[in-house]
Amino acid sequence: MSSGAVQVPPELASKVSAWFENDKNEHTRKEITELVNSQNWHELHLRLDSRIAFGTAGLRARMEAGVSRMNTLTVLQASQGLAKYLQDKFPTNKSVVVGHDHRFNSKEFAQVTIAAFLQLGFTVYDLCFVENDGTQDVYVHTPLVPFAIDQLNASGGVMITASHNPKLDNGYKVYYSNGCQIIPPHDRLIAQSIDDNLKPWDDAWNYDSIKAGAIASGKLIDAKSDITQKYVSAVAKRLVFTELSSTKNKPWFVYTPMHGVGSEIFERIVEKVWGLKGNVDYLCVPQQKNPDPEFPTVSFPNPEEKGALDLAISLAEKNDISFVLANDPDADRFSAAVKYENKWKQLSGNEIGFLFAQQTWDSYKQENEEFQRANPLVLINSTVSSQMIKRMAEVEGFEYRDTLTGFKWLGNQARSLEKEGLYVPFAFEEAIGYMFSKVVHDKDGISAAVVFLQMIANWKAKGLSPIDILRRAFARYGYFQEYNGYYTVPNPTVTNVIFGAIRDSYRNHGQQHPSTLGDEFTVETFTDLTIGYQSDTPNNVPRLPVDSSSQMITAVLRSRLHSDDYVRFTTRGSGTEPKLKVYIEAISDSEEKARALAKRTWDTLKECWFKPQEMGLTTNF
Ligand SMILES: O=P(O)(O)O[C@H]1O[C@H](CO)[C@@H](O)[C@H]1O
Ligand SMILES: [Mg+2]
Repeated sequence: MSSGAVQVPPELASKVSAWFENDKNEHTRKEITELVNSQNWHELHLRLDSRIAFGTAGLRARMEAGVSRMNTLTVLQASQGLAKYLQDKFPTNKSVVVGHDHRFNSKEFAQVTIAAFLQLGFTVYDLCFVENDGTQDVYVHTPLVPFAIDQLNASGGVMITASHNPKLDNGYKVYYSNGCQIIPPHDRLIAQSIDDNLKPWDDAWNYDSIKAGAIASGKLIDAKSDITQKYVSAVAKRLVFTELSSTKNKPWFVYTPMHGVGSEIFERIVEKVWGLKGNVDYLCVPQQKNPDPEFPTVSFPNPEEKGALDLAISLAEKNDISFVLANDPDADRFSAAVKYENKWKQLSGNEIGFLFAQQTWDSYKQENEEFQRANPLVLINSTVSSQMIKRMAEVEGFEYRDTLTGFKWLGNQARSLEKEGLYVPFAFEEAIGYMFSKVVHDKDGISAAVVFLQMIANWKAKGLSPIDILRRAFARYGYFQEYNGYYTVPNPTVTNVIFGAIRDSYRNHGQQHPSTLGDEFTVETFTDLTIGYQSDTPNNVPRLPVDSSSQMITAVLRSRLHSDDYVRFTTRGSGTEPKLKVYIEAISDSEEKARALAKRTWDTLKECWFKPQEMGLTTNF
């Protein structure tokens, strides 16, 4: 093909012309035109060779032109495929929920999504409906989508958000009729349906005219106010167990929504439930309070990143406050920092998860015997999260299960355990995600904040801090210490090369897995969920689902220095960012020893497996 005077290489030509045939967005058309004109074939290959795929949290990528990126065309195509799929699955209940956050293009992406569903005759519950586009901004926090699906008995839902990713990214989270994110085989089948529906339907780009008709026929429904009210009542009714008395003009915690959508719903809930008021009972970080897609005060809008809570902590410090609560920008995750013995400590996702688990167990114990018999307790977390709740379950006598990374797995696991008659009130993952299934079967940063505030109040009444609770738990369940970190990879191929080299290092010696690691460790168990091998199961069949398209190895190591000490670690390629993640948890008979052991494991893996310099990896850990 030729575009003006430029001759496009044959292997790219049909991809470029398909783009121009389908895309009607002038910005993204221009981007591809410019890449063609500047003969940037390398970039065009990156943009056009492979279609954006469902990862840990749905579709997520940088917003730019190309089938591998987030743009109006790929969102439209994903929506057409999804709409067809849901129509096939639920022919008599064609209804979906759509919401979006405050990121660049989120509203436009929601509009093409809605247009696709309306064209197939779906009823669309729009959580961000606006009367006159452009004059008003309406956003929702991510958990409102699964909540609305449950309330409305919808067949699915879409949330446009890239959560805590950099500002130029966006994403497309897909929920199924059970209010959980999609897992196999749905992701694969939806991907197939997308491929079968790439050509934009006739009215794909005509949102405004479709909208008018759909409002008139009752197919497009403004749902935010009704659903939000129900959400607030559900949280108040199902998750509130403690009175929080209003403090007399003395704020006692700081809250930040990290430039995202959290403050509107957070303020409303704490006011409705306890009468707490901003600037009176708590402070909200003023620079981060309003939704802002530029995320101006943080380099990464992720409460997990170092420094993300600095503004909140300094506000707390100035006002003699010792608790900071934070949501990520779409308010589905939750973080907390506490001042203890005059030092600020941000709790890790695992520590917060353990504290919630402890709270869950304490409340469960207060239920009568009849309730407990009818509702056997199970707590779940992702397999890369702390195993301390597994130990807790063994000691206290309840059930524990683990899943793969991400709430798509945790939510669905909870649903299926509930079907078996088990009681799964809480689940977590180390990436500061917490689910309270009485409200939604997905993580929810607002529910988490509501529960945590009550825990703080109860601890304070007893003169305790969360650190004291954790220390008591270590004494009872063992000293679990993590060293979680990641390497930034230049591109995902490098992750595959590294894992290939790791496998070669023992397979070339005829072993199915390594027997030692560095000088210190012997390998006790070894699981490779990419190739489907587990050393300690019948026929070496892994317990968790195998996925050959994502890299993941887990092992348990015993230290030769102290035979009671052991470490469990997982390393995997991220499904949302160009990262190779390493999750390490060491168990010893003191906090210090466990911490040191976890760090030695990081160093050993770095030297024996990851070789960052050789592989072009960078890390701040
Ligand atoms: O580790 P990746 O695949 O990037 O997924 C991350 O994204 C999810 C949070 O949005 C968490 O599950 C976290 O682990
Ligand atoms: Mg999020």
